[in-house]
Amino acid sequence: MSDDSSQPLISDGSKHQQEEKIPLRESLFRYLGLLFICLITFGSYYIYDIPGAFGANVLAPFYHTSTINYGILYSVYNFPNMIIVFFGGYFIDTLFGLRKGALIFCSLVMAGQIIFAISASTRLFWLAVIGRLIFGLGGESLSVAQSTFCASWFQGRPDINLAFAITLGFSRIGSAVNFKTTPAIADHANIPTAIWFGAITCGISFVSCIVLILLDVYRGKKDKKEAVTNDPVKLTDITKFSGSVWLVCLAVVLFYIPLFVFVTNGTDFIQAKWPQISPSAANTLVSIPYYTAAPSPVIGFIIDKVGRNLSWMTFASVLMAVAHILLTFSSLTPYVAMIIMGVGYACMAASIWVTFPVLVPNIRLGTAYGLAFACQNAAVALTTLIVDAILQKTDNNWYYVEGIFIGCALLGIMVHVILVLIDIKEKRINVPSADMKQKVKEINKESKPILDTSINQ
Ligand SMILES: C[C@H](NC(=O)[C@@H](N)CCCCN)C(=O)O
Repeated sequence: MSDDSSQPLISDGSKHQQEEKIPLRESLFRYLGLLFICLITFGSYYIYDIPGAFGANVLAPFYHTSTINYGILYSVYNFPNMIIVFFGGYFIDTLFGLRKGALIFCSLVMAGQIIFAISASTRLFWLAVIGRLIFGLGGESLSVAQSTFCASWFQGRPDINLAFAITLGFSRIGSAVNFKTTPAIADHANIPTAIWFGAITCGISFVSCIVLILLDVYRGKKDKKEAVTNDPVKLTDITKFSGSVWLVCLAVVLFYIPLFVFVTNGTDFIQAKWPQISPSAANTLVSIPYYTAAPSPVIGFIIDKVGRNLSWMTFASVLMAVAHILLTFSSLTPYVAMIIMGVGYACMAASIWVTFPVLVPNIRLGTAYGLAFACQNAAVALTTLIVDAILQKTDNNWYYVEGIFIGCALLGIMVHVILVLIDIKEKRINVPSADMKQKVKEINKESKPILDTSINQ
């Protein structure tokens, strides 16, 4: 084995980037890859909120079912993903490899949406539930594959935060576009056509996935060093993850509860507190954080320059707490709080996901992202149930619910402070970008390579 091969997953091209200028051709190639990395989840982000774009009052009568059953279209996605997404990430690292895994998950997303569309054409609610379930089997794991692709294509480069932020901005454009196009298509044509249109977006993602795989094969040949390791990934490896990995997972949970659960349920809160705001304006208001995620690449670009991801994450948690405190205790227009929340989301999303490649070697990156997404899904699904129960029991007293959101945000700040204290010693994720990149190289050098290239293919 040559000395050279002892640099798993770190490409020659990226080895000396700190000292050398990256050739334009190389950057163009990475950004071409990034375009397809973005596109693979465009469909899944677009279709996720198709039921939400119609709302229970439209979709339930369409399927001749109750508004309570409507919620099943979301829970069959979220609940299985408390576990499935973890195995999705683990299988990426072990059984499937990144490329095959992405293709399988993309196929599940498309198949699920086609079944959902058939259910709309036949008005069979049980078929809609099956479609959403199959979508869920692939949807979250596809996001794990996307993060893993992004980490491996941009690792060691000075623009990794930007790359992650671009994928998020692009995906969230998918979510936002759905809220506009789905009702518009249904108005001009009908509900099944709007849902079939979702299947087309998944088709675009599927084709993009194939193109990405071809590009990744080319990149593999070019970089020559792909996940070559004699250090097999085991399920029990998660017990060896450092405390910081678990704390970052906790930070994910504590940030995304007051975000995702609020966005899904917040319309009623806005209307209860500001009755003068119309239902459609309230809908737009709560989805402001998703719109503000679109310019998150600008924040990613800045983080690339200054580094110190942990400080950005802490700042984002503070903004989340401020936003919910304003929503709850002030009569200031809710637009201010929602924009603050959106800026917080853009900062968090551009900084937190990039910390995993610094804390976990590449060969376990899928498992780590899977773990984080599984914790996030479990927390969001359980909190949604708790919120529903509290609202029912207290006759829609939103103060209790907001108490949960504020509590999560404040705990999130504490977790970040603990991470900062740990990092003063470890110097991994609250350091300038160049030092962070050096840490990524070091953590990957620790893996011992052999000539088995089956994993990650
Ligand atoms: C980047 C982050 N991703 C997630 O939270 C994933 N769980 C995928 C969510 C897909 C939408 N249902 C994000 O979107 O902020």
